[in-house]
Order: sequence, then structure tokens, then C-alpha cells
Amino acid sequence: MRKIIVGSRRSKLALTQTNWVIDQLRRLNPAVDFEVKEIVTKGDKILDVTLSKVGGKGLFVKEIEQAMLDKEIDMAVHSMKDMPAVLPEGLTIGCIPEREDYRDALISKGHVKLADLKPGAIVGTSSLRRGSQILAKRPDLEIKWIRGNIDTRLAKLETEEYDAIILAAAGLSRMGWTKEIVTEFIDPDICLPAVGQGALSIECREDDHELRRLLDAFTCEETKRTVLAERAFLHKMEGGCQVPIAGFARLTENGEVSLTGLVGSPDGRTIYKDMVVGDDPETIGYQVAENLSELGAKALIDAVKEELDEG
Ligand SMILES: NCc1[nH]cc(CCC(=O)O)c1CC(=O)O
Repeated sequence: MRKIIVGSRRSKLALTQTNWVIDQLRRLNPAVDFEVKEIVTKGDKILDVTLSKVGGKGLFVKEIEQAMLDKEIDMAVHSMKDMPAVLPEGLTIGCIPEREDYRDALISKGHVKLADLKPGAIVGTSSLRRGSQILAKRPDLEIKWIRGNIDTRLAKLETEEYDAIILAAAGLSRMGWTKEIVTEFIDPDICLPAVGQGALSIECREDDHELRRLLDAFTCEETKRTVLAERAFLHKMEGGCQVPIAGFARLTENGEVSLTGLVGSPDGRTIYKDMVVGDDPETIGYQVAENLSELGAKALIDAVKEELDEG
């Protein structure tokens, strides 16, 4: 088989994830050769603006996808939650490996838990989803934007005016840091994870059958079913990352998919949440989106869109 070129962003997390996947694939296919090619994306260059204002989710992924369509690279490993709901024509998710920890993690000065943070304490996050749900639980806290990769954010907790920050447990875990620094793994009942959080997405060209056969063997069916439900929900909700949106699915004992979806206002005063259980991931994803829309989520999303259109 030919050598497989794997595109990766240059961040520590991206390279760690990419190399982890390559290690696993090599173990399954000792004869196949892999090479990493680093790509600097627009999202990596823009660090001083909130992501939602400069094009949202697709930002980190787009240039890597173009390189794949141009055959400069053959595959790429993304954090599933950074993947837009719809892929460009000609590309596909060739593999979804087993999901890491799906939870959000609180890291605070002095290891103070969420419930024990002082009124007015400053929590750093640039995620509308986290901000909304934290404020719903603790309206007395202050949410302050924080940007940069994981190392930068951890450094800012020390050097700037944050009392705590929230990061995905999966990112920390992949970097090997979880144990020492996490104050609290936040229960999904309090902060429902982002769609795809903790999962990886291996993207490749749709017609690259040779590579797809190889990737198939590394797919985790359970993760695939749950992530499919979450992404169907995201797609139908069309929230992008301009409105707080969360979706998390797991399998029930008899193999059905149980999906919880959430849409809220950034200040956390309005939260719409619903759960549906069923056999077909896409159907229940659409069902949760429909139910939330009826509750009022669609109106909330449309209102945000209008505001953005006005500037
Ligand atoms: N928001 C950016 C992002 N995209 C993926 C991860 C890593 C966790 C994952 O794969 O879900 C992170 C860091 C974070 O949210 O703390």
C-alpha cells in the first residue's frame, strides 16, 4: 500500500491526537507507512477575536479539507466537536475511534469546586455553551472570555484575573495532564457536553477505498452511533456556534441511543433541554431538534442570527 500523508494542525493537542491515531493504525497495519504534514490554519493565526465572530466551527478544519481535496494530504484527525455538521463534497468521516472522557473539567485556583466558588468569581471560557450552563446553575458568577490553546489557557489561569477555567477533559487527558490539575469533572446534568466532545473524527476522501478499508477496522461502533445522533441534532438545529448548543448521547443497556440536546441563551436564563431514546441515531437527532424548536429554541437561534446580520 502507498504511503499515507496525514495532515495536522501544529498545536500540541492536534499533533498528539494525530500521532496517537497513527500509532494505533500502525499497530493494526504494520506494513503501512504514515507521514505527518503540518498545516497552519487561519484559526490558528487569529487568536485575539472570539471564534464565533470569525467563522466559527469550520475555521480550523477548512484549510485541511482543501489540502485533502487537492491530494496534498490523504487524511486528517480532527476533534469531532470542531467538525461542521456538513462536510464538503468528496470528503467523508472514514473513522470514529472510541470516545475519550466526554465531560467538561473545571480547573480552579485553590481547587475550589463549582458549587463553592465565591459569588462574583471569574470563570474563563470562550464557549457560549459552557457560559450559558454555568450561569444557569450559578448566575452569581462572572464569565470572562479566554482564548488560546490549552497551555495558554492554563497559563492565563495563573497570570490573569481568572478564578477558574473550564476545559474539555478529553484534551487534557490526551495530553496526559488530567490527574494533576482537574478540580472537578462536571456532570453532564450540569454542563451538557458539546456535540462530539471527546471523540475524534478521521476525515478522508470519499473515493479513497484503500484507506477507508484500513480506517474501518479502527471504528468504534458505539461511539459512531452516539456521535451520529449528536451530529444529526446539530445539523437540524443549525446553531453553528453563535448560540449555546449542546448534545450528548449514550447507548442504553439494550443498545438504543439516548440523546439529550440543549439550546440556551448566553446569559443562561433560558435553557431548552430534551431527551429522546430510540434505535436510529439520525431519527432521534432530528426528533430532539424538532422538540427543542417547538419549545422555543428555533426562535432563540433566529433572534441571534438577526442580531449578527445587523452587525
Ligand atoms: N474548543 C476547542 C477544542 N476542540 C477540541 C478540544 C479537545 C476536547 C475534545 O476533543 O472534545 C478542545 C479544547 C477544549 O474544549 O477544552
